[in-house]
Amino acid sequence: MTRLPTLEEIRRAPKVLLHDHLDGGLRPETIIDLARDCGHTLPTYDPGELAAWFRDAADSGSLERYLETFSHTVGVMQTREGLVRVAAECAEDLADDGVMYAEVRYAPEQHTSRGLSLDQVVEAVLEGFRLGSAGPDGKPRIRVGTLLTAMRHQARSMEIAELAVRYRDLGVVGFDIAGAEAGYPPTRHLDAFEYLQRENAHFTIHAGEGFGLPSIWQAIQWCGADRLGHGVRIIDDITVPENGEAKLGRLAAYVRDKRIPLEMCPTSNLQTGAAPSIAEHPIGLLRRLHFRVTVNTDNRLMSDTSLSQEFAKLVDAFGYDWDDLQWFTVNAMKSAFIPFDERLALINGVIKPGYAQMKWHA
Ligand SMILES: O=c1[nH]cnc2c1ncn2[C@H]1C[C@H](O)[C@@H](CO)O1
Ligand SMILES: [Zn+2]
Repeated sequence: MTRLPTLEEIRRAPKVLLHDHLDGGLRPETIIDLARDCGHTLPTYDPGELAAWFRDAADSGSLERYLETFSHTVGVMQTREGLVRVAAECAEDLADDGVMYAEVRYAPEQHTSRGLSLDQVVEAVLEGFRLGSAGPDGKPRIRVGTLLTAMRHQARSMEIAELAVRYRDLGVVGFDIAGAEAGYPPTRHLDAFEYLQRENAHFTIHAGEGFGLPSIWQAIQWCGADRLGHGVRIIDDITVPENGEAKLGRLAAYVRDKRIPLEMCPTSNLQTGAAPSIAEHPIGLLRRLHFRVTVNTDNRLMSDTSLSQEFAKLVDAFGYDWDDLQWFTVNAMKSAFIPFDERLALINGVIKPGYAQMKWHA
């Protein structure tokens, strides 16, 4: 039997990350530094204890309670210097984990409480990604695209959609909505999605995480989402008889037939109660049924994780080998919001040779 990939090996393999929140991935030391600078009060000022506090507080079984922890990260991301630093460290941390392409998202409207304009927020984050992506020789170690998120309980989605279009040639590659899902259907923001479609712009929608099929259906059939953030609850439209073939309802069949990418975030789903365990996570069935599944981190700080660790947990639970990990990675690259020729060049020039090397050494 061939040996399964180890965490160390997975770290060295080229990876693609489509769903990672900037305000969910800060280094604990940075939160403490920035909190001291701006007078924000934290639950503790010890980096180890703070890391544990985020993990435990986010481990609540409810999306709403999970989201409360962001007050401490968003709270210290209100100045240009703070945003540049957080974005630069994010790019460094992802590159250190072997991520070669990432789309990192955040909500600009949450970073204006100390007087920054939306444009200033976007420019600071772009500058941070530029600085953090460069290796010691000045050549980029990672490519980072930005997704601008609008908060679904607020009413600023049109403004944020316009901001995404304004910065589309400067590093912003798409748009998203996030926040509590129950009670805030994506159709609340239909005007923003219709505007983005008229502008030929890309967007993903958090759907099917804290709420079920109606949210996924609206995101795709009313709003025209290119991808689904999480989408785990699509499982509610699939029945698997004891000894028979899985049967897909019309929505699940549509998602699979149209190759709609699912941005799955296993550990985050355990924390918010969207899945009971990694072994029982719908990703196992969805991968078997050839949905376009991708693997993501969501919030590295709150979930105490990295993309390599998410892969390692899946290897452990489902016995995935290098072919499976390459399949997830190619799926993610195919689903990225950058131009087709650039995606293809990365698949053929980086991902396939990278995994061939990993398999050779296995
Ligand atoms: O998994 C999530 N579901 C819904 N909203 C989320 C999730 N993770 C983070 N967010 C929210 C909290 C952040 O402040 C916001 C922008 O990144 O997005
Ligand atoms: Zn998310």
